Amino acid sequence: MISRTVNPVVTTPPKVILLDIEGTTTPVSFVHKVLFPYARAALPALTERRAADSVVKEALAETRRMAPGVAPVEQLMAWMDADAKMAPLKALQGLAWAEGYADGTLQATLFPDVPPALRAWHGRGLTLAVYSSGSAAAQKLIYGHTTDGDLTPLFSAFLDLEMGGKKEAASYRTILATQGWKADEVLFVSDVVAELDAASEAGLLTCQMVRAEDGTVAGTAHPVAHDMTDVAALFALPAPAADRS
Ligand SMILES: CSCCC(=O)C(=O)COP(=O)(O)O
Ligand SMILES: [Mg+2]
Repeated sequence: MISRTVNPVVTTPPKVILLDIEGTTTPVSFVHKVLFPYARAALPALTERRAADSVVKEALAETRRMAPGVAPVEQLMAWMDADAKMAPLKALQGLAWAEGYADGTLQATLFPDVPPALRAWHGRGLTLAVYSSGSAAAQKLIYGHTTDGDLTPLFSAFLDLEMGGKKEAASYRTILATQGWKADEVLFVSDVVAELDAASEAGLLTCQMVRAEDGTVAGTAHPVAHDMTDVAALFALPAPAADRS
């Protein structure tokens, strides 16, 4: 284990920890090498087999509206190639992953420091929430099927692109308004600087997660953490190890 000294940036801890998923709580490789290829392989057959499903119908209709004149499945594949965070794609990926988790093909890998931190912070009365481009349904699947068991009861909210894009300050204002949170009591943790810039513009506290495994490049505008123990030290939160039983 690497020993580091991390200097606090606040003395009053935030009341809400809002967490990105990819690159923050799960390795980028899990999303890009496991989840995305699974969805890519499953989507053509799934959209035919479940054509009467309301989520499929709505997602295909929205895809047609967004890309008129292109076959929807072709458009979905193009969005996947570009890693475009488009709501209809995210809804369909969520359906595909639900099948994979249900039959045991998929299990979610979190960074090992994440479950103890979530448990410690939840146990000390902090509000935990997710904000990811993945659909809320897909977020619940990830946290419901981790190698550490079902962690969904630790979270109060699963927020997705219905709040708006993660690089827009307005999305964070919408989150504050819908959840009834005060901006300066919320800490947003993400690996993507543009997301943190937007959250900071809306008044949230921010922390960049820089994971060595993901090759994340540290920016200069936000406090940097390498794991959840660093986040705890920076923001005066309970140390994960102290609450481990
Ligand atoms: C929640 S499911 C997998 C994540 C995903 O689909 C994605 O696009 C990653 O988005 P994030 O906002 O968590 O970086
Ligand atoms: Mg991320």
